[in-house]
Amino acid sequence: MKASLQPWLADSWRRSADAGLHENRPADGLRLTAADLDERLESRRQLVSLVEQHALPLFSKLMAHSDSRLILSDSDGFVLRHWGLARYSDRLANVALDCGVNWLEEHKGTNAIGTALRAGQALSVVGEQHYFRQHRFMSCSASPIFAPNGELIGALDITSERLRHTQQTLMLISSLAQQVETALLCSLPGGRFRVDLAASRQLLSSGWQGILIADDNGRLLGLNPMARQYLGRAQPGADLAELLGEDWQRQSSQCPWGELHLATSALGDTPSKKIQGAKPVKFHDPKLEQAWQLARKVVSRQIPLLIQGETGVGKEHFVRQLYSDSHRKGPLVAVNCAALPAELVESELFGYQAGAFTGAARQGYLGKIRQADGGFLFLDEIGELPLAAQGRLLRVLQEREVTPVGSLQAVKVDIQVVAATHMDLQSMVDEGRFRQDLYFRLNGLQVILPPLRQRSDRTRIIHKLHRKYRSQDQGICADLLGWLESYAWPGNLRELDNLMQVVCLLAEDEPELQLQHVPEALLARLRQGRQHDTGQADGHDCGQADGKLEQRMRQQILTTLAECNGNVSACARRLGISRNQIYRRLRQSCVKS
Ligand SMILES: Nc1ncnc2c1ncn2[C@@H]1O[C@H](COP(=O)(O)OP(=O)(O)OP(=O)(O)O)[C@@H](O)[C@H]1O
Repeated sequence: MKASLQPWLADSWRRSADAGLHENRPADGLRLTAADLDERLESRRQLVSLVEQHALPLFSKLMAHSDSRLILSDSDGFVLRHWGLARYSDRLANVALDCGVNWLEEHKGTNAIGTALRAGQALSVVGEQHYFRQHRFMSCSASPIFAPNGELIGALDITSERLRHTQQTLMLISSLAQQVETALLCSLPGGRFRVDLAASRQLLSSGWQGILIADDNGRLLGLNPMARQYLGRAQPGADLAELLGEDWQRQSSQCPWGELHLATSALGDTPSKKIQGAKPVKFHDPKLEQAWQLARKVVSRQIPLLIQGETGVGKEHFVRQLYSDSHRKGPLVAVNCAALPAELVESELFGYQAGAFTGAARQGYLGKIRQADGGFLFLDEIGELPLAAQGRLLRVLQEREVTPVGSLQAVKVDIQVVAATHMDLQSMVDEGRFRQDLYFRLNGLQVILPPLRQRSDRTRIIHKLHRKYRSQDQGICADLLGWLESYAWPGNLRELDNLMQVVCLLAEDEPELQLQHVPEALLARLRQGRQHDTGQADGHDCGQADGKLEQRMRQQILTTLAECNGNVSACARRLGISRNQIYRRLRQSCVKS
């Protein structure tokens, strides 16, 4: 290694040499037995699960098609899990970047995981910067993860073979680790309230806001580093009324700290319900506003609601807004029917009695339906519910009572049922794949949420999501705005949300978002949209522009499919939509797949 190294890198190389390591002769590694690895995984289950929920989706969106893997280690440097395309794991396994292997500097020399754990900061170790010669084909960026009490609990890392890491990769891994830390904070035992605070209202949901968690009595349980910057002297145990003023639950901007803006919500093991002061919901697309008003009426009478719409149009978001708007006091319990293992569907939904089957928990399990008592039961991807469970769900909806697995005793429940799907349930009924009686029962009212390309308020949404992620007062240049407006968004709001998150991160200190801030892979997708742009689509010339966007989207699917050599799964992953959606689109355009 040559001179002019950053101090942390020079220190790390010195430590590696002092540990007696030689760059040409990797020492024997330290690897856990399968049983020891299982034990470590078990005790860090929450961390693994929060990484899967809060870091993996964005990683997958941005990097899963590359030769990169997302790697989680514990604070002792043992790799716990890694995610990414399986075909890239082989070469990394050859250099022991594998579950159970220890990557502390004393075993592996300078490397992103071990050095980030040692230095306590996010850093990239690229190619030649690795101490061992055999590691120099990799680019790695890692960030330490800290628990709410400041304890170091692990490191999150992105490792790539050919992709050379830049400042952008470093910012991405820092942001992913930060999201995991926020999720840990929100999971603090006894946490009842979450207070977001920032110097301006726009910053409140930017991802860079301060966050405080308090218990039932308004006592501070934990806070993130940004909140510590705002409220220097705040310590766990402090009274929120003293810190922020008596009005802290009312989302007041008046507090002893001057200009701080607050947003308070209730926490639970289920999604939170805003306490008060939520603004009335208003959609600026006429079709959507009509759907909203109808849905509100139906929900106030406890009639089941069925929501249809393409992937990512905001079905779940819509349901959460309905729930916040409703007077129901119980929790909102969301069930993703597609993610339930077939053999567990019944016990997950209906609960079970103690000792009902081998492997059942000793104290029994309430089940999602009874957890939702007094609130909302949101059955997402209802089209994926196995037929056997459909029959039992029908009985629950008819009788309004549940019989847990292994019990003969029915229990009354009071639930508002909302189901959602991107599938055509009527066709599934015709094909015998979905019970007609359940379809009728769920379908008290059906609302269809329009895809983003058909919404007349596209431009407004682009600005709204920009405000959500920008960290300062920042505009969008006309060129980029034009590209965003005329793209067909096959992945709908989810795709736009992901893109904004990344672009805002990369243009954090810039006065304006520009095309140069869009990573090349995303830009290529937008460019494809432009190439097929045959006219204006500004959201006002509805019918004609919508037709063109539809056409463009089909074209985009065909182009991506060709790039993926006809592999529908790869194409779906790249576009962030389901395989079924691709087949449906291709059928609609009369293309034989
Ligand atoms: N009205 C909205 N304003 C801002 N962001 C939104 C809105 N609706 C949805 N989103 C964002 O778009 C993304 C997708 O939303 P959501 O999960 O509700 O879609 P969905 O239709 O339920 O998707 P799927 O069919 O895949 O389950 C989320 O990141 C959500 O925050």
